[in-house]
Amino acid sequence: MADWDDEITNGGSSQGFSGGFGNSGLKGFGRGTLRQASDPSSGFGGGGDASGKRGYKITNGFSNGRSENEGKSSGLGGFRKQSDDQQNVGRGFGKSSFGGRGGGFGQKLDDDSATSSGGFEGRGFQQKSEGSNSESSGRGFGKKLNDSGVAGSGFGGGFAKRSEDSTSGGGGGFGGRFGKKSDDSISGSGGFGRKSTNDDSSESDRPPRGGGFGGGSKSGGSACFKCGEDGHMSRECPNSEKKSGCYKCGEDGHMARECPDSDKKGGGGGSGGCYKCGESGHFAKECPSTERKGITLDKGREAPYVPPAPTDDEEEIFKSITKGINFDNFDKIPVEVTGQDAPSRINSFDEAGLYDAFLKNVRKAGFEKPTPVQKFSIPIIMAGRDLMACAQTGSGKTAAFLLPVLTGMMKSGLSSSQFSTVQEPQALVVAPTRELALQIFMDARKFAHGTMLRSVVVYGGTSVGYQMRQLEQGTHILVGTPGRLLDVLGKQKVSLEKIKYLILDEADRMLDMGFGPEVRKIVEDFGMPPKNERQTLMFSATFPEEIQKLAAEFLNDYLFLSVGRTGGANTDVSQMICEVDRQQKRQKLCDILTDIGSEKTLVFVEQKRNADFLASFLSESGFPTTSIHGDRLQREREEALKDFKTGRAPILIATSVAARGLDIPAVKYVINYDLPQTIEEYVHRIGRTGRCGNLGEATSFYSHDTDSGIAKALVRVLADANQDVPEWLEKYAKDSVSTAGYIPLGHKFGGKDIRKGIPKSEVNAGFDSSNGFGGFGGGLGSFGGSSGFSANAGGDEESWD
Ligand SMILES: Nc1ncnc2c1ncn2[C@@H]1O[C@H](COP(=O)(O)OP(=O)(O)OP(=O)(O)O)[C@@H](O)[C@H]1O
Repeated sequence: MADWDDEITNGGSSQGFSGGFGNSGLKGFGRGTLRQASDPSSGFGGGGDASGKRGYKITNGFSNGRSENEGKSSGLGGFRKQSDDQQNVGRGFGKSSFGGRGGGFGQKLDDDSATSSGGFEGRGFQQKSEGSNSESSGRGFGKKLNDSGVAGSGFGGGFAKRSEDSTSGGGGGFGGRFGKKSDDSISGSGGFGRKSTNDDSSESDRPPRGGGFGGGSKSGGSACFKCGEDGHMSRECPNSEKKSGCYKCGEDGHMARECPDSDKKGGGGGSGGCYKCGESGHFAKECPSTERKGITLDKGREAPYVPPAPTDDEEEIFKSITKGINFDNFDKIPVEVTGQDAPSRINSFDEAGLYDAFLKNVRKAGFEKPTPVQKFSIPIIMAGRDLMACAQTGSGKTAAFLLPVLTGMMKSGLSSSQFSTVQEPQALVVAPTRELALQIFMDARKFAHGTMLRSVVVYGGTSVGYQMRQLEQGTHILVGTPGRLLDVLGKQKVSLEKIKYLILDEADRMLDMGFGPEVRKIVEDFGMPPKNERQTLMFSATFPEEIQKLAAEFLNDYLFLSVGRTGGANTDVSQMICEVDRQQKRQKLCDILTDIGSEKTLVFVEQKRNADFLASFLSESGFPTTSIHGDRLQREREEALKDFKTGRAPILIATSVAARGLDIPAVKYVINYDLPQTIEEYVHRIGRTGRCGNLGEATSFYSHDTDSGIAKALVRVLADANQDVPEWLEKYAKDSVSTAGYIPLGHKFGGKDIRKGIPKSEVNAGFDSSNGFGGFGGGLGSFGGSSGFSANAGGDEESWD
């Protein structure tokens, strides 16, 4: 079977050929069958006709047929289609060729060769190819023709292909605008991805291209664009109240003319742009960019992304956030360790017993003294104990597990695994998002700089081949996202049999319903030693009680470390909640951004499409903005993050993919344009600012109709972090039912380890209530109960890696 990505060429003119479900010219699903002209037949993918003959009937099956007539316009048979004796007939579920119009999903013909009218309103479920005398482009599932030979509307352009000649604009798209009509022959529609050309002599190695997943036309419309029904114009629409939002994407808050989705959903696909760089204005052969980039139209088939090689520049490697004015206040945060025989904390890196080279690298990174989570975790891990550690965002948890793990690996001796057929890493770090996995890998690389210890990262959205080659070059510590780790493990080039350290970063997220099954598979199905023969370490700023119960299954006689209140917000972030009507959010955001000026600001939204919408709206309004979410290509995600980090785009619109773990220097503000569904997510989001003793500000828009479920938990978090709690929010909280992770009053500080009767091994006496921690122990309750089982509900909500 031919590959879906292959270029399409039309068959010979003297032979009948047909589309099938897919294409013309060749065989296979997705292609038509080339048949002898005398072999009219049918079938799925089959079809054919009699060359040079008119007036015969084809009753094809699920396929195409073609009658040829004097070298021009012929039509196709189609899905139970009967052609008549005119030229220019023939429709198909599949395709047409030679200047005739495209097939249609049940198109009706008439006798006039120059005209046709819509049957089931349509032509070309897939494609139409063009001959020299053709006048229009590919059509779609529900396209209708009018009697002037131009294309009518379409539910979408053709499903599959884009045909091209000198003027035609290209294939259909799966989702062209309903009821829309193209008014000239050059307007293109989208295209699911293929392009057909009558000339196969050039660019035959092109990846699929064409319009977007949603085709559409420029203008016109045979049906009312408001309600989609025929028989009236939009201005007379009796159903106008049905749709208040954008008629292109259905979203509230903007008009169609401002719609950022218009390219995708409404039209103009097929203009294509250069397939190398994705920009319009030139063809690939003239492309000034030598680098071939991924094709965004079809994520399954973009050129595999090979991430840039990590820098070897020492200055770059050791660059990190400069500690802020509240760094020393970390020592005043109460710390508690529960569990049997906890080792004593360290007070300096010198007494930690770190491997020498790592100690030097710690200094190079500018770490003068350990943070509390480091003071306690390092000796616990060095003593070989399992650990569940909870400490506020931005307080140095990554180094808290990396430094002792790397030291343990060095001390027990590294085997040289370069070019071994099967790699046997000693440490495995699993993280929920690609960017976080990459960041942990960069940190491991930083601390191991100058040693033979090799870290490798694997994460989705990148070339598997590239990552396999990285693995082959030697892997002592493997960092990855669950999905890609499973892929790689499935290839049997990595064995987990030698794992000594299993680390789950953002462990509560790794064990919830979203990732739990995958993590369990990694731990249980690939030969990893059982929990009493490995060390298991879990870190997060939040640890809901339900998750602690699940986590216990993976842990062996573990210690529980809490720095500050489990699940509490970083007290270096000042939090403000504004009640904002949903319709006013955009204006409010603009006002805030105007006040902020050029400081780096991270704006969180709940939905991916809203991230794109806001990013383009803000960019057009003069705020340099980029976006990151799960529907962007990995290359785009990394570029967005880079642009944000460097300040090229000081505003980043993000979904939850950026909520956890990301350590971006100098983020001054976080704005929750939409509040999240769980309080844990809120705590992580606002923790992107105020890191490492720096101060930050978080503003959240609260709309009672959508956010009442988080009101109670929000009040608790604000109160615990000594923030002002607005009266209106308290009122709402009293009246609302919490769905966002809240346990009723009565849980005092120290009650966070869910195990009963476990000894308290150490309490940090340095706690000073004058420093903003006065809320602890005050009976405000704790956070832990949670709907943090936040397997995303689907739709446009973010689903992670
Ligand atoms: N001892 C230290 N001295 C100075 N800077 C440090 C120290 N430890 C960590 N940092 C810096 O603090 C920043 C935050 O660290 P890290 O990303 O590990 O926080 P985290 O607790 O894992 O946060 P999150 O909960 O958001 O994942 C990083 O830039 C890191 O380099």
